[in-house]
Amino acid sequence: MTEEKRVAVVTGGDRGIGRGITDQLLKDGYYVVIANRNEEAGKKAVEELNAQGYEGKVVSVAGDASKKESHERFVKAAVDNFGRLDTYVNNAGIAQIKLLKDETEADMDEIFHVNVYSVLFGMQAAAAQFRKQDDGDKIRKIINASSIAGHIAFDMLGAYSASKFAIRGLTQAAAKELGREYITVNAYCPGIVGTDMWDYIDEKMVEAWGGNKGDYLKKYSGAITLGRVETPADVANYVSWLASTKSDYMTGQAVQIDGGIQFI
Ligand SMILES: NC(=O)C1=CN([C@@H]2O[C@H](COP(=O)(O)OP(=O)(O)OC[C@H]3O[C@@H](n4cnc5c(N)ncnc54)[C@H](O)[C@@H]3O)[C@@H](O)[C@H]2O)C=CC1
Ligand SMILES: CC(=O)C(C)=O
Repeated sequence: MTEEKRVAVVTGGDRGIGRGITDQLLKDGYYVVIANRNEEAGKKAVEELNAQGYEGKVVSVAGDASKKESHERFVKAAVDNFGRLDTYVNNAGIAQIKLLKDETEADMDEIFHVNVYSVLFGMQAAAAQFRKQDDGDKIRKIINASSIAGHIAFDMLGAYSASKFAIRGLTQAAAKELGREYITVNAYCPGIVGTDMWDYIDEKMVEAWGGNKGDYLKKYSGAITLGRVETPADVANYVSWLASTKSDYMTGQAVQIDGGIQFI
């Protein structure tokens, strides 16, 4: 029996959680487009993956995910290289470490453009492609990055938390709008994941509150029931399920995959 070809776009798929998702989807048999604002990092990730035996199954495309036209190019890269699109992972995001009293209009514009508008534009571009494909009742998937901070806000991460609450709202509304078109929309909500993003958060918290490098990662990860910092692979294992047919009957959900930090 021939395996059906499945193609995914992963924004920010070159590093951190996105890279974990890229690696896992390739292992699952997906063809993957790494879509990222940093062209060199995208190319380097593809070279590494080619060396691991994935040549011809992974490409990169550069673009700023906060712009609508970038997502149209990300989708085009999937279709031009691999012929179709099955799964769109809106993973790219940034953090901002500031008290709300210090947030500027420019800060809010930046974080909402990168973390929220990007997800809306990604969903629009993916759904437009899904409509062009003759897929019958096959379920196509949109998967968005929220956070545990999208369920309960963190201080110093107020704007970031608001942006991740917004992802839950967009995910629910899109699930309702797209369900009858055989498109599911879900979100993943990681906890404290050891990536460049947490290095940045820790560094900025040290600047604001004092202490030494690593102190705040240690403090926040102290709340993890399973007793260790989350890895990109922990998140990717869940996204792998969301991207598989096993999750076909789930839509509109934003599940916390956090090692047991928040029990809501
Ligand atoms: N690290 C953590 O503890 C958690 C992370 N998350 C979310 O998971 C996602 C991935 O986070 P990490 O891997 O930790 O971050 P990271 O900083 O390691 O990687 C972020 C990726 O997004 C890309 N990116 C950022 N802005 C972009 C833009 N405008 N256009 C295109 N690409 C852009 C970066 O180049 C990079 O590839 C983010 O949405 C983040 O908010 C959620 C919960 C916890
Ligand atoms: C970065 C982030 O979402 C958390 C909760 O650490």
